[in-house]
Amino acid sequence: MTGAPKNAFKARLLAGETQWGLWSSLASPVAAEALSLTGFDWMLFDTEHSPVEVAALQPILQAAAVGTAQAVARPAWNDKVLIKRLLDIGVQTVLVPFIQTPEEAEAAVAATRYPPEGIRGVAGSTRASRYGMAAGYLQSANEEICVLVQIETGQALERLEEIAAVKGVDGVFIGPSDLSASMGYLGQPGAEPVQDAIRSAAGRIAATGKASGILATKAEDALRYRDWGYKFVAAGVDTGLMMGAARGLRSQLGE
Ligand SMILES: O=C(O)C(=O)C[C@H](O)[C@@H](O)CO
Repeated sequence: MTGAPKNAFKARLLAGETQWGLWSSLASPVAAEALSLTGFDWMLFDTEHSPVEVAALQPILQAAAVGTAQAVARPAWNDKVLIKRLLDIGVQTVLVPFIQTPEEAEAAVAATRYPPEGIRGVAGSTRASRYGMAAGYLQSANEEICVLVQIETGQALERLEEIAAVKGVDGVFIGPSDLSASMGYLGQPGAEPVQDAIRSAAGRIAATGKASGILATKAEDALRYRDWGYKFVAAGVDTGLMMGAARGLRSQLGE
């Protein structure tokens, strides 16, 4: 085994392919394993708004490795320690929340790179290096890392081009829930001004040469975002899918 594992999500992103994703908040190895088999290109494992810490994420990643979906993980914050710990358990693609400035994007990238490109701490035997079995991992790790930065406020949108231009940023992801809250439409990501901003962001991100991503909660929204140019679209959230199915079943049963 030589070098860092190839990051298929990053390769497809750089090739300009559209990739369908699934957002996972269930924090469960069983759910991760099962959902990874359903044909999605990527799955986002959330540690910002899910009750899961790094130790519990590793078995989730191991379970998800059986399927087609490439793992993406969101640290709870743009924090170099949290990012380092995700990378050590084998995450190669990070979605970093709440990036407001190019400087914050630079810090996120630096946290993912070994020196001299960045400040990632070096560990000998981790899941990332196949427990030391991947010869040359340290030398090749940086190039297989994919950094997605999340823009989720009006303030960040104003600086979108500067943030996207940061070296090492591979994709820019719009967070519709927080963006709508920041624009004065809390709980209304479908509000017209929010949708207008989301639509124009797709074109602005494309013009920078970086890939754009977004989260939808139903197929209709996911397809519209794809048509607007978004390249990595999470089409739903596992908790929402489960609750929707359970509530639908219960309502069919009547009183
Ligand atoms: O702003 C957003 O949208 C997000 O960041 C996603 C949210 O955290 C949430 O909807 C995930 O379940």
